Amino acid sequence: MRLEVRGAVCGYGTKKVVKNISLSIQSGEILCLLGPNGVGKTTLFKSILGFLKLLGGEILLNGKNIQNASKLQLAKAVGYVPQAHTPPFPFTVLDVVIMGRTAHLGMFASPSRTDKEIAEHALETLGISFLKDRIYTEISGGERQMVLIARALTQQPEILIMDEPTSNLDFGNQIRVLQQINRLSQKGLGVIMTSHFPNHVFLCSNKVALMQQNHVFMVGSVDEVVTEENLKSAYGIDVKITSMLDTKGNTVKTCVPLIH
Ligand SMILES: Nc1ncnc2c1ncn2[C@@H]1O[C@H](COP(=O)(O)OP(=O)(O)OP(=O)(O)O)[C@@H](O)[C@H]1O
Repeated sequence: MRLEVRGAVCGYGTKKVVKNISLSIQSGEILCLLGPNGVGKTTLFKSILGFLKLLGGEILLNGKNIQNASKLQLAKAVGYVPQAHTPPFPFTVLDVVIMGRTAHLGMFASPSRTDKEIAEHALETLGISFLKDRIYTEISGGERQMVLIARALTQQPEILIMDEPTSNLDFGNQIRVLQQINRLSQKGLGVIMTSHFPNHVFLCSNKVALMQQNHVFMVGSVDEVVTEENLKSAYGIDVKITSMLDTKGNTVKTCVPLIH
């Protein structure tokens, strides 16, 4: 599966929030979208998901314009993991995960045994089967984030869009979620995610897109895009990028913000 955004202009009504966005992602790739608050990352996601009508350009799935796809077809191909939230009703974790099957159910149909098995398999894949009978409103923010990823996996999408999948997570859970994202991409899933931490790009991305004010947009490899100069331009702070060897002798890059 290949998702391609060509010259997209996205926004609300006549208000253009982002302009001339072009990027592509295919199965097994992880693209991380970086950029300061309010620059338009979520707006771009809403457009890719078909929630917002494009103001210009086009978005193609396997070469076909998504504007010609039904919401159902789009939901089957592209999954979405929103930021963790607390729903008003105390569903069990398994019920929340089964909700990911909605796109596959007929109107008024109840989830089948197969839908339940798919949901249980998603919980297993993420190593959180032990949460299955817990009440979603009573688990931690990190656990909720994992449950939302499981819910998106039951949709069996080929591309997964994740809006700040590590927000609200502690240091350890952030890295565990990134590890899961790496594993999912190794199994063939294409992932587009946002993060507010450039270091996350070094841990789990093949490609990076950097959105800046005044419609400046760049996309490329991690080394091309995540540079001291580009981070200073995007976030307005001085940053040093250094390299070190991990325990296996692999080079790992890290980005350190400087305070004057
Ligand atoms: N429903 C809406 N109607 C009009 N303008 C909106 C709407 N939602 C967001 N915006 C505006 O669009 C711009 C981009 O917002 P968006 O949420 O896409 O940014 P973001 O990069 O995801 O930010 P953050 O990193 O803070 O989550 C902002 O100026 C915001 O005020």
